[in-house]
Amino acid sequence: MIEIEHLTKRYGTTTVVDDVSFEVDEGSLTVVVGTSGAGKSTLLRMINRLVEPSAGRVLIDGEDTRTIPEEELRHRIGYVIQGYGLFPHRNVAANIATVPRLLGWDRKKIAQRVDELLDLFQLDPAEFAQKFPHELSGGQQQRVGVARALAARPSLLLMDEPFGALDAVIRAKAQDDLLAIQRRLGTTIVLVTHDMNEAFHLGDHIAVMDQARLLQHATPAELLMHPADDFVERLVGTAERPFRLISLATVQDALEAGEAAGEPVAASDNLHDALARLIWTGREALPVADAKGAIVGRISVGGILQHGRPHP
Ligand SMILES: Nc1ncnc2c1ncn2[C@@H]1O[C@H](COP(=O)(O)OP(=O)(O)OP(=O)(O)O)[C@@H](O)[C@H]1O
Repeated sequence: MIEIEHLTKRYGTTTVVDDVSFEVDEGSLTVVVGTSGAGKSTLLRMINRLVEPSAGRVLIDGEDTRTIPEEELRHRIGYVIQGYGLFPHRNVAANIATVPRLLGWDRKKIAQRVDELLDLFQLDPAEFAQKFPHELSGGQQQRVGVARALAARPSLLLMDEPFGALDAVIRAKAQDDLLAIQRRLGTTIVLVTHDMNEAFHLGDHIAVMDQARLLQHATPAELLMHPADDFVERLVGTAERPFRLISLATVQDALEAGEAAGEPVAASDNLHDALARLIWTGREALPVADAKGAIVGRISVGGILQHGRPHP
């Protein structure tokens, strides 16, 4: 668990992060959102002490980061930035191997780990290991950046606008890949973005910052139902609320008994995608299939609408 306690950063008389506290559960993903200049990046960099806090502290599994030597801290905390920061004169394998090498892993173990990560990120080792960053697409560079940050199995991964440079299609794929990898590896992640869609798609918790202060730290559903103030409400997007709410629930959550005609939707799909299918096919209801393809019931427009408004 990561405990952020009263973190504060001042530059001269200006406070850019003001008394921010929240906790990040093991294996969860917290998204920090807010307007430009709110202090998101500074907050993130205080977690791995790239920026030294003026006050407050960070505990990782109960251990105060000030008691951990900086070098060790950087090895234990992966860090991914926009632009990925890959070393241009090192090939993909050498880039991914950076921290394991610094930690003195033997060559065989490093080679195994590099291949394992390339596989995980769907980059064929035979094709990609020897390539240099300039020979990769933006999406491929992004994956190598994340693979490098995960190489030494860090207990925490910090990501600052990691998908900022990607176009919309690649970005959506990169977000889904990150969620899949996080589920598989159980990595604890803190990610900074100014994209609310990204925040709602990825976050188990969302921390909203404005003008150096943390306005609200809550689950996506809490943020939608009970925004702490007008600023949070506007940021969440009043008109978007029902659509964001139904994106958070799955077809399984609104499953009804009975039959329907048409192509089945998957029980694991979110209700937003299911509603889109219903509208597109002009149907009131569609059958629902489980992971094995067996029909388990149906989903209806009326059933979905129940999930798009506050519960009494
Ligand atoms: N080294 C520094 N010296 C002085 N001021 C700084 C320094 N680093 C950041 N700031 C100021 O702190 C404030 C917060 O910056 P920060 O980069 O943390 O914001 P942000 O929320 O990440 O913004 P963005 O979304 O635009 O990246 C800004 O006003 C910035 O100018």
